[in-house]
Amino acid sequence: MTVQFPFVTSAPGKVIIFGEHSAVYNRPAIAAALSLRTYLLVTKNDSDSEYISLEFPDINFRCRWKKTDLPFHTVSVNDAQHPQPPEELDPEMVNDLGPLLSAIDSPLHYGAAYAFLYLLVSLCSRSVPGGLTFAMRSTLPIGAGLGSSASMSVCLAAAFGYIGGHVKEATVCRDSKIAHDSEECTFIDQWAFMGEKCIHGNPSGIDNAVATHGGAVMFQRMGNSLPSVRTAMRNLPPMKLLLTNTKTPRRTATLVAGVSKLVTDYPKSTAHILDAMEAIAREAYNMMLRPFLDEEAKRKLLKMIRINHGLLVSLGVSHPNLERIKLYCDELSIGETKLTGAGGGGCAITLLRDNVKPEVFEKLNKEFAAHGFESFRATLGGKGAGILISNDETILERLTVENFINFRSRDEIEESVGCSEVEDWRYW
Ligand SMILES: Nc1ncnc2c1ncn2[C@@H]1O[C@H](COP(=O)(O)OP(=O)(O)O)[C@@H](O)[C@H]1O
Ligand SMILES: C[C@@](O)(CCOP(=O)(O)O)CC(=O)O
Ligand SMILES: [Mg+2]
Repeated sequence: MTVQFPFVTSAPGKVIIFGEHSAVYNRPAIAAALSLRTYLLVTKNDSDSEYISLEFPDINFRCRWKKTDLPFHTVSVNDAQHPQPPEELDPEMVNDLGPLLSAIDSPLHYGAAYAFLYLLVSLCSRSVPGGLTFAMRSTLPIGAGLGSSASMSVCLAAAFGYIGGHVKEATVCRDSKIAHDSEECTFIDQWAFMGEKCIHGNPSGIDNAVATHGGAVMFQRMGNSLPSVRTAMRNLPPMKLLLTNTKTPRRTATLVAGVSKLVTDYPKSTAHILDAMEAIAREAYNMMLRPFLDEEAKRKLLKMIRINHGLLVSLGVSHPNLERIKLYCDELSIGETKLTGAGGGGCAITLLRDNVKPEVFEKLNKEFAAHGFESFRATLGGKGAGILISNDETILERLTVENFINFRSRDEIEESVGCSEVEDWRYW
C-alpha cells in the first residue's frame, strides 16, 4: 500500500450526557459525537528527512525529534500481523521515551508529546519516512470536557495506522450512515485508548470510542482484561441541549486522580454514589431508545440530569463557575444543568425545557457574557474518524503546515478543510 502525502485525519469531540467519572469504575455511560472536530495534517518534506516534527499551535507547542533517536527497538515487528495494543502502557517503551520528553515542562505539552511519540513508535516501524510534519488544529475547546484529548488520539492513531500500513484508506463517503463500524475502526479505537492513557492515566475508553465510531453510544468498560461493551444508539431522540464553556481551565488527569483518591478513602459511600450514577445511565438509556420523548419522558430526563449533576458534585468535580451556570439556568427556569466530561471547570450542558422565550435566553446570555462564559447549541451524533486524501489542486493548495498554523478561527478551519465543507472526506 503506498501512502499518499499530504493527507489529513479527523475525529469529533463528544458530549457525555450521563455517566462521566462513573464510566472509569466500569459503570455504563451515554455519550454522543459532537459537530466540533480535530484535524491532523501530515506532510512530507524530503529536504528535512532526518526529523519527525509536530506543530500543535492550539497549545502553542512545536517540537521535533531525530528519527534515529526514536526507540523503535522496543517494538517487535511481525510484518504479517497488525500490532495489538498492550493492556497497559509498555514499561520499556515508557522508559525509553523518557529522555525524549524530559525537556518538556508544561503538562499540556507533555501529554500531547507523550501520546504522539507512544503511538508513532508503536504503529510506524523504523521504515517511517523522515521529513514528516504533523500539524494539528481543533475546532473544539481544549481541556474543556468535550474530549479534545480523545479526538487528538484518534487522529494520531488513524494517521500512524495508515502510514504503518495497518489501516487501509477509508472508503465510506459523507452521506452514508453514522456510527460506522469496521476492522479499521476497532484498530484505531484500541490504539487511541493508549493515547488517552498517556494523557490522563486511567481513561474509561468512552471518549475514544465515540471519537472513532461517531454517533451516540451507551458504553461500559468491563475491566482491564475484557473488551468494553459499546452499544450504538441509532435514533437518539431530539434533545435541545445548550453547551456552556466556563473557560475555566482544568486537566482531566487531575480530576480523575482526585476521584480515585476519594474512592480509595471512602469506598463504601462512593460505591453508593457510583451505583446511583449507574442506575441513572440505565434508566436514561431506556428512555432515550424511544424515537421521540413524550412530556412525561422529558420531565424524567430533566430530573435525571439534575440528579447526575448532584452526584458529580458529591465526588468533588464541580467548580464555582459550573455552579454559577446551573444557578442562572435554574433561576430563569430554562432547564436542568449538569457538568459534562471531567468537570472542575470546562463545560456544562443544559437540557432545555420547551417553549423558553427568546427574551429569557437574551437575559441568560448577558449574565454569561458578564462572566466570560461562552454558550453554543450543539449538534449531536455526527461522523467518526475520517481521512482526506485528494488529488484536487484547489484542496492540495490548502494542505500546507503554514495554512494549518495560520487558521484564525473555527470557521476558517471548517471552510478550508472541514468535514462538512470538503466532499473528499472518507470515513472508516
Ligand atoms: N488540538 C490539540 N493540539 C494539541 N494538543 C491537544 C489538542 N487537543 C487536545 N490536546 C491534548 O489533550 C489535552 C486535553 O485533554 P483533557 O485534559 O483530557 O481535556 P479534554 O479531553 O476534555 O479536552 C491537552 O492538554 C493536550 O495535551
Ligand atoms: C471523566 C471521564 O469520564 C471523561 C473525561 O472526559 P474529558 O477528558 O473531560 O473530555 C474520564 C473517562 O471516562 O475516561
Ligand atoms: Mg480528555
